[in-house]
Amino acid sequence: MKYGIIGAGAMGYRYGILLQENAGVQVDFIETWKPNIEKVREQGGVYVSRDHENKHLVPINIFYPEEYKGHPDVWIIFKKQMQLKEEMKRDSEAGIFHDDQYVFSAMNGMGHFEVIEKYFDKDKIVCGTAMIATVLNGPGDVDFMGPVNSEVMHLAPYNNKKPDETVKALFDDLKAAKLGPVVSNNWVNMCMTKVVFNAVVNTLCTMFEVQMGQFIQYPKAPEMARQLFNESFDACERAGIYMDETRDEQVQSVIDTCHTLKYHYPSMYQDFSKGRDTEVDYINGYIAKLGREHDYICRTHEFVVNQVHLVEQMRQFK
Ligand SMILES: NC(=O)C1=CN([C@@H]2O[C@H](COP(=O)(O)OP(=O)(O)OC[C@H]3O[C@@H](n4cnc5c(N)ncnc54)[C@H](OP(=O)(O)O)[C@@H]3O)[C@@H](O)[C@H]2O)C=CC1
Ligand SMILES: CC(C)(CO)C(=O)C(=O)O
Repeated sequence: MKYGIIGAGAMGYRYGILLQENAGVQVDFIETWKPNIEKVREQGGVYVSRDHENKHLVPINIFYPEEYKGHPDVWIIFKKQMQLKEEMKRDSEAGIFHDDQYVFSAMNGMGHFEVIEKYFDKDKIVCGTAMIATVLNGPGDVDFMGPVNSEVMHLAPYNNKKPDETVKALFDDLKAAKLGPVVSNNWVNMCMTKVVFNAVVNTLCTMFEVQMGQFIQYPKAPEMARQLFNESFDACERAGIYMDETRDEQVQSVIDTCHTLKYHYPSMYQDFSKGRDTEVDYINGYIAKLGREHDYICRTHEFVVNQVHLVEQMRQFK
């Protein structure tokens, strides 16, 4: 199949480049961030490294939405939550979306599928999560963190039906790309399993400006994780959401993943350290809102959301 990547950032590059190199499929990138697109055109592609090594130039096709004339079978969307509405509006006005197209996204947080469903048939939306660490060093320069074949991701149709032929073909291409796809049967449970993980790792590493491997060296890190997971699970269970992992498995997943991806600064820190807003409202904030809607107060998540906004605001005094 042919793919169009919306958002040539860290994860957009990761998916697009692995699809074009390992699965041998055609990939076009749609980007609205001018310095990135101009840099790629000037240097003739994107510089790709893995764990800071083997930096090499990979030629890619990259377009502003308004100049794009292609017709991919599947769009893959990787924007930050707060950028998505504007991106979809601009892409739609540029006329790049077509009724026959499928769309996949493995963005962190919750809220993006409500935006995406305004532009695509609900039966053609595929939800995803990615336990894949990637850093955008700057325009046209991406670093794939973690060893080859360490990539793991999940996908589930938005209609929770069995995968149709296109979803199966997408799965095959993701597998050939070595992105480690696993099919789930309930998109909300799958997405929340990742949201509650990010609500621990992304948020705490960002507040303390540390890599995942540094965070997990603190002996009480698993205890802090458990406190946040307990609130997340209590809120989710009241909302009828049952995660794909137990509380114990989630704590273990934090320990294991922090060791595997020890040099990674989570994507939330990458925004924070560059002076941008973070996705905390779509992660811890989403869990806290879900709790309130079901008569349960996630006191720690609510506090943590305020802490992250506090550190965001305090950057002006540094
Ligand atoms: N990175 C990761 O390891 C993972 C990320 N995700 C999720 O995937 C989605 C996409 O994230 P990700 O690919 O990390 O984000 P991006 O790398 O795409 O960054 C998003 C945007 O931030 C701005 N930007 C990025 N780098 C710079 C820079 N050096 N200087 C100035 N501006 C910059 C640009 O927009 P602008 O100029 O408009 O600000 C860019 O389009 C998110 O939902 C994220 O949570 C999920 C799993 C792992
Ligand atoms: C790589 C991972 C899983 C780390 O929490 C992530 O989702 C991120 O960096 O945003």
